[in-house]
Amino acid sequence: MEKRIDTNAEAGLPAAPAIAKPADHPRVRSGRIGVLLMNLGTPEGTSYWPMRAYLKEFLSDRRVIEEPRWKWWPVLNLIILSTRPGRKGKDYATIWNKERDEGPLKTITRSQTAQLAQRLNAFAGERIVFDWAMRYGFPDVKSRIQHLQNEGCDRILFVPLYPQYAAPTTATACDHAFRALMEMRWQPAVRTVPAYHDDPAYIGALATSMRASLAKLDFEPQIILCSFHGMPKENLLKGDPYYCQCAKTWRLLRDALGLPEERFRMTFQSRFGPDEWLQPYTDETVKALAQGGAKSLAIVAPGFSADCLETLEELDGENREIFLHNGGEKFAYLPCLNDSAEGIDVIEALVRRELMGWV
Ligand SMILES: C=CC1=C(C)c2cc3[nH]c(cc4nc(cc5[nH]c(cc1n2)c(C)c5CCC(=O)O)C(CCC(=O)O)=C4C)c(C)c3C=C
Ligand SMILES: [Fe+2]
Ligand SMILES: [Fe+2]
Repeated sequence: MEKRIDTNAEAGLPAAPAIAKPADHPRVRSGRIGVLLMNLGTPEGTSYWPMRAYLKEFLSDRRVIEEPRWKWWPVLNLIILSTRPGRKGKDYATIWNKERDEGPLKTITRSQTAQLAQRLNAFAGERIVFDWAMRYGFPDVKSRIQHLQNEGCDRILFVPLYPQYAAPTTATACDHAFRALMEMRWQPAVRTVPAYHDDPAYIGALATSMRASLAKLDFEPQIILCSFHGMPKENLLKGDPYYCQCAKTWRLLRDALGLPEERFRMTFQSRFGPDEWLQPYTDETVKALAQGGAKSLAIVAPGFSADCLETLEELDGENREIFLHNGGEKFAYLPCLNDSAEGIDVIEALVRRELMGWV
């Protein structure tokens, strides 16, 4: 057998100089995994300036508004940002969590994170660090990624809480996280959780939650609308899979609940601007149903992982009023999965699956 040479001396080479770490070398922690839940974001307050800052950041995002800058800049800065902050601030005030002085999206995302951490602590203990961030506003993605790295996370799982993929939501959340990584000397390894629009855990949780909400009503709705946040039709034509994923969620949920198409209908809400958005529109459908003689209606919004302005104010507020003012008699809004046990079951299933190989 050949003799192994282990040292420079044995090889007849001069000793290598000792490499000393400088005394001020930053302390580096590693070996942990970060799980970062991400949602859209919400203003810091309901008055003009915080509303304006939030809307400006949101509506300046090229993933949200794809118009060329030279065309969009004057519309946004001279028209939209002079009137919308005041109007939308009043809407936010109707759903504001006054105890914590924040929008419900923040309260719910914080609670989802805490409950997820509690469930998974037994599985991975101190090894996983859980945190949450918002794409627009605070807590911002960059500072939470930095926090996770300071905590010793050299791997991070990004969890955009959008069941259906859309460039204006999922992609911009990931873009933003990647932009933060671009500035880091020592980047963590990263993974992103894919859309879960047809995940059996998600469909099952929605069906269970809807059955429980319906059982609490003192009436059986003639029709249930399955309302998703809208998007310009142009985005669909350019290849965004959002519409098709919404339609699949709707079909799977309809099958899980055993409802016929006439009783469980898909619609799209929150139209913005003059262009055509995905149809049929929720508000027009609600009005037509009431005027056509429907007396009872329920609305559910499976595309939102947490209740927010678009569900609490727009669906439960505006659309309730539209229905009741046009001849409808009974209206119910069925809540999102939020931080319910079923809601956390979904997030836990996604996170456990996507952490495979890391834990
Ligand atoms: C103007 C273009 C917009 C697109 C495209 C869009 C897509 C989109 N949005 C969500 C989820 C949410 N949107 C929310 C609020 C909201 N959305 C837009 C505009 C677009 N959204 C605006 C301007 C606002 C702010 C309120 C307003 O001024 O109308 C929210 C609620 C946030 C909260 O604080 O409660 C959510 C959630 C999805 C899923 C989506 C998909 C295509
Ligand atoms: Fe939106
Ligand atoms: Fe809206």
